[in-house]
Amino acid sequence: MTHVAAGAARHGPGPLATMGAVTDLDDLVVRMSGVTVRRGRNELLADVDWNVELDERWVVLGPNGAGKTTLLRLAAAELFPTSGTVDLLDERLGKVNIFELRPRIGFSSGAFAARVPGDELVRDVVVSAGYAVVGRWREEYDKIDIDRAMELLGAMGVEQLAERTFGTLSEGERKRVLIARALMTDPELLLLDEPAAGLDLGGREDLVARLSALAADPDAPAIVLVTHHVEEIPPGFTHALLLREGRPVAAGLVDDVITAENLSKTFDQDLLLERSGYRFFARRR
Ligand SMILES: Nc1ncnc2c1ncn2[C@@H]1O[C@H](COP(=O)(O)OP(=O)(O)OP(=O)(O)O)[C@@H](O)[C@H]1O
Repeated sequence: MTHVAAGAARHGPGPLATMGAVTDLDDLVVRMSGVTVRRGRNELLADVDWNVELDERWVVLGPNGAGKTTLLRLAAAELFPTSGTVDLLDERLGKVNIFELRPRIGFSSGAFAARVPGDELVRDVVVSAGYAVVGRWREEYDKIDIDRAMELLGAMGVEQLAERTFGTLSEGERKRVLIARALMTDPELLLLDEPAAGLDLGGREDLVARLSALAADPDAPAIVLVTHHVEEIPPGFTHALLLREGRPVAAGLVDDVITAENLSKTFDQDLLLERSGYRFFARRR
């Protein structure tokens, strides 16, 4: 195992855990080797090698169309690579029953949010993850599951919304409810696709703080967070992968990877990077 201290100390220098450095194969939650995803003549991902260990919290950054969602959908067992291999939780994609694998992975995405019926009770949106469904199919859930759903809604600061319908929530409230749902099955891997998209400044800051607290929890699963913005990197996230046109620009510890030079390459802009405490801010030079 790569030993990285919990919480804010995760940003400090530590052993490299990916891309050619020391890894303990037993602790690998995601292992991608030579992964290419092709659609027609388009290479959505090209020859990607990427490992995630169980105590790591990754942020994946890149411009629109860089392949971030494609990468996350592979990690969620929603897509298969055109070539290369993807191992998730010790199972090889293509050789495992994905319906057994998926409950072990929590995935929150805008695409999923769009599928939740607007008249579904918030509590049911969360609790139904344990039954791998969405849409009210079962009026009676077990008390232990409802208690857990309420606890997770509480951890995301939205327990007071439990009896509201999903369709009446604001964007920020929906995002938090869907993160609670993604955690409902006690997953070994948590995938968050742009959880701060569409949030106002207060909503974003609140979410960043909650994700930072989750990152510091030693019982939390491995986390992969996709974002466009360095401002949204929660303190405590340990690793970063920068993607551009389907290819990694850099991957490794946050402090090594989040640099003005790497970001300028990734976003094809001359960028200035500032740091305040454990937060990052970027703008054009
Ligand atoms: N089925 C498809 N056929 C052809 N091209 C596709 C297909 N699906 C996705 N693409 C293209 O693949 C590229 C990568 O898409 P992806 O959604 O992974 O990018 P992204 O980094 O998540 O982008 P964004 O930040 O805009 O959400 C995009 O250029 C997209 O248009």
